[in-house]
Amino acid sequence: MAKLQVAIDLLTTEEALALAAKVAPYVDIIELGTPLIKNMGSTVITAMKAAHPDKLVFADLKTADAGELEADIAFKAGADLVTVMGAAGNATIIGAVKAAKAHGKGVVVDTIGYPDRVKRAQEVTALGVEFVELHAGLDEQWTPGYSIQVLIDEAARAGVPVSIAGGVNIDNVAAVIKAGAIVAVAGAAIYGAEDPAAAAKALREAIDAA
Ligand SMILES: O=C(CO)[C@H](O)[C@H](O)COP(=O)(O)O
Repeated sequence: MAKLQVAIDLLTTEEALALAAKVAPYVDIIELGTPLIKNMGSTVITAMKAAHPDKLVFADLKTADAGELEADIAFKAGADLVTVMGAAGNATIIGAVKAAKAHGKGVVVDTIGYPDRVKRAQEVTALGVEFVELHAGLDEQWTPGYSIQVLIDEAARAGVPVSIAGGVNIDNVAAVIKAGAIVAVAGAAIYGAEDPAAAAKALREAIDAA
């Protein structure tokens, strides 16, 4: 069954915990966004895991160097999954995977900004990562002409475990899952909704029905 990941791109631990409490019944993975971790440090990871020990806590570190060291910090704080940039060298990804193995946790590679996301997804899967995030970041989403369809098409031909992030919402989540993504990542569609719990519930139901 495909998973739903809520991306919490809020700025304080208090706000993040409040949102997670509302949406937890409908999500499998709770992502702590990069700005949130930069603002609050690793304490937000510890607080989220303590509040939701039954969920996978995803620390969106977007590590670009010192993979083993940065991953180790997040795993020690309570993360289950951490991100490393696909644009980072293989040595950085291998280092993070080493830390993940030591903790019994996982690494996700974020392909944001990478020219050939599918090729990189295939390469890094061979390095032992959990799955690869086919991702159009917020700046790319705000570029005129952006469509999530490009990620959906990439997922369909990736041939390795992938998630999709970059504007997932109730209108496109079924296509995301039908393309083969094992995880649908939704940020603004949940935290920006008037009723985040209802938004997460609708996404959950659409994923289960896809
Ligand atoms: O990692 C991120 C930005 O770098 C976001 O969390 C990710 O893109 C999901 O958020 P949204 O659904 O709003 O695109």
